[in-house]
Amino acid sequence: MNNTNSYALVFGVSVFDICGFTDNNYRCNDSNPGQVKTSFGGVCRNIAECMSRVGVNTKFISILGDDETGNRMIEHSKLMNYDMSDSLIIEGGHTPTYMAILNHQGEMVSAVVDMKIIDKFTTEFIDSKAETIRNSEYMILDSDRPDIVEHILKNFSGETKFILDPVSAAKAEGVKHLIKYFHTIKPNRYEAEIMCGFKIKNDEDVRKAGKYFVGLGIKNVFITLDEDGIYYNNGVEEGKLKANDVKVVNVTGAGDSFVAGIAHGYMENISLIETLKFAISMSTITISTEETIHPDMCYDLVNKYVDNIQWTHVKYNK
Ligand SMILES: Nc1ncnc2c1ncn2[C@@H]1O[C@H](COP(=O)(O)OP(=O)(O)OP(=O)(O)O)[C@@H](O)[C@H]1O
Ligand SMILES: O=c1[nH]cc([C@@H]2O[C@H](CO)[C@@H](O)[C@H]2O)c(=O)[nH]1
Repeated sequence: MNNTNSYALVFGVSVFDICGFTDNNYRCNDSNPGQVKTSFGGVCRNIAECMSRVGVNTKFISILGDDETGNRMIEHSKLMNYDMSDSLIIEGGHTPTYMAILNHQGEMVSAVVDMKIIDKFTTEFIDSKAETIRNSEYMILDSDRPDIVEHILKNFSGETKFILDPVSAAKAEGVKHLIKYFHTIKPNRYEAEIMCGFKIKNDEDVRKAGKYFVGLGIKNVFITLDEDGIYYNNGVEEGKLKANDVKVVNVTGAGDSFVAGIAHGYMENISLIETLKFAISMSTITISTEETIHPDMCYDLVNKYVDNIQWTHVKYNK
């Protein structure tokens, strides 16, 4: 890192993922032959682990039960070198679980998430972490607890730069009135629709959404577009960038690793396009494996992908 003391902070949930991969054509209302894999997940935990794996000095404030899964996650964070020491451990609490079914193309067909424990986050807890928040270069948030997000944004505005991963369209609804406080947002197409209030069906719509978000004062807008890559707009540079010939095994975690790549680019002060190539490469690596995070994810592997990928870049500005 440029400055070994500077860090990026992630705040949000840690989840135990159970992913079922169907062998062949998925049939609903039936038991599908396939494989079941477990891994540590959670949008924010995934972001924190991926950031640390590519060398970002990372702190992660999360919430866990004092159950076996929670303890294993804390131990794992030490191995992966991100700092969870500010996290809230709930006595008798149940660490969140996510159960997803993926079709033979690696696309999620349905999922259930059990994360009742997040009700235990309080504004008092947040205030007790004020120094950690104030001293961060960036703070990455999801939208699981809109009331807590609002408290953080309004009380620490101007003291760090906020990055939003909305997690899902349903959850994006709860934070859409707050997006002007963010330095960066990373919605997918459906989350962006909720936050801008109109349908995004084509490139013209995505550009209209980008313009709308930039008009609110958001510095960097990144809209993820699945196999079409990413739309970006920072008010000066605008375009679409995508990786070609991507192998898809499991899309779980694609957006999370993208955010980690963005945080890496920001912390290293690299250009917007280099940052995006790094971030998309991280997504490309993520979706090439069954696990939520590729077991070999690291800085050198990402750079190999950056160099070897065939990129398609459409620039809208001159
Ligand atoms: N089917 C795919 N083919 C090629 N690249 C993909 C595919 N799915 C995702 N990606 C890559 O991963 C990035 C993020 O994926 P996606 O658009 O699914 O984000 P997301 O919906 O925010 O992710 P998540 O489901 O993890 O929240 C995309 O911008 C793209 O670069
Ligand atoms: O509501 C949620 N659903 C799913 C997840 C997590 O998303 C990850 C993939 O992006 C996956 O690891 C799951 O735990 C979450 O954190 N919150």
